[in-house]
Order: sequence, then C-alpha cells, then structure tokens
Amino acid sequence: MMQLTQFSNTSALNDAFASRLVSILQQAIAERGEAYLVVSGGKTPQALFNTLSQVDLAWDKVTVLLADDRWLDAHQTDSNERLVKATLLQNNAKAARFISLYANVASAFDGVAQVLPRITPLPTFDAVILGMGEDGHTASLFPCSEQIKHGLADNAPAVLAVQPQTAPYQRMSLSLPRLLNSRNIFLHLVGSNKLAVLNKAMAEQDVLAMPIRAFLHHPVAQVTVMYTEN
Ligand SMILES: O=C(O)[C@H](O)[C@@H](O)[C@H](O)[C@H](O)COP(=O)(O)O
Repeated sequence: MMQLTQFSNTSALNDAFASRLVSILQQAIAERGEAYLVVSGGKTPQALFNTLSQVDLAWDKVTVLLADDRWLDAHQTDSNERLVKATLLQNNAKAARFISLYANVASAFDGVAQVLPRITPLPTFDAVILGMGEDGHTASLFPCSEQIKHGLADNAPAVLAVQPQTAPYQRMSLSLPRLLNSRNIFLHLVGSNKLAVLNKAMAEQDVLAMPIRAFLHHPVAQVTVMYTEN
C-alpha cells in the first residue's frame, strides 16, 4: 500500500521528513533502548542527510546502515558509505554506529560471506528510506540483473550480491524481505520524472519489470512516499 505525501519544495520536505524520523527514532529508543535507520545512497537524500545530522537525538543509541552499496572501498567517490559518512554521520549524528555493507575482497559475490553475518542478526528496523531509479530499481534490486528473483524471494537472505546490467559496479543489497522488516518504510522522490516512474509502477503489477512494485503493491506493508517536484 502506498501513501503519497507531497511537498512544495525540497527544504519543506527535508524539514518534515527529518522531524518524522526523529520522532520514530526517539520512540524506538524510549521503547527498546536503541534505534535502527536504513538509508539509501544516490543523489536524492544528500540534503536530507545534512538536515538530519544536526538534529538533537541520542545518536549514540542509533545504528545506521545502507539499503545497498556499490562494491567500492569507502574512499571512492561513488561509494554510498563515503556519502553517508560525509553527509549524515556528521555534527550530532557523528555519535551513531554505522554498519558497512563492504568488505575488502575483490567481488561482492565473495563478500557476501563477510557481510551477511553483520546484517542477519539485526532486529526489525525502525525506518527504511528507499530511493528509486528510473528503471524502477530500489536499493540495488535491479530489474535487469540475474539476481533479481533471488533478491525479491520471500525466503531471500538479508543481503545479496547483485551485478546490474545497466548501472556501474557490483552491488551489495539488502533483500526485499529484510527491507520490509521495518516499522516504517519511506520512498524519497524528488523531481517530476520520478513521479512519472512512480505512476508507471502503480499502474501495473509486474515486480520483475519494476522491483519497487514489490513495496508499493505489498498487501501489508505501508510505504509513505515523500515527494517534491523540486
Ligand atoms: O546506490 C544507489 O544508487 C541507491 O541506493 C539507489 O537505489 C538509489 O536510491 C536510486 O538509484 C535513486 O538514485 P538517485 O537518488 O541518485 O536518483
């Protein structure tokens, strides 16, 4: 199920989104003593990360991880880990714990053995922030990849290695069931081209053609779309 929340500009969206996330994380800390926040890389969330990094929160009780990363060491420009460390894990949020999806081996496929034990034991997440590509991928669940059925399967492991055919780098991605195991799921979209992709995803059901549909059409999960045109 999908609920669309529309904002008049990026800063209104980021302010509202940051306060919503803060109340979710605060409630988690109050109830369970810790909070788990899953974020996406790419261009869309960068300004949100900056806003979020400055909020007043018991960040030392928050664990941050990525929905997916490119198989690059954390010093390389296109690494999502680099991005999160440079934008989100700054200011107050520097105190948060970060769990990496990377290991220093040549291939993501070889890295699964090291990354899986970091993610499998984690409890239900408090918030997952997804992004979406113009081909309908989310996290690194790419429609073009050989691994897509594996990543969308009900019994998929928490993480899997993915080789996209239409995007650079091997990826490490959380699977559909691991991402769905969250108290709150958001989809963060900026720009009318992303709204057009969302509308296309809503219009039909084929999840292998557009993996984001597995979230949007899920019979139980509620996906809150945070959207602004610019
Ligand atoms: O590693 C990644 O690239 C992401 O996590 C990916 O799923 C991203 O969210 C979308 O591709 C949207 O990317 P943009 O925000 O750059 O449009």
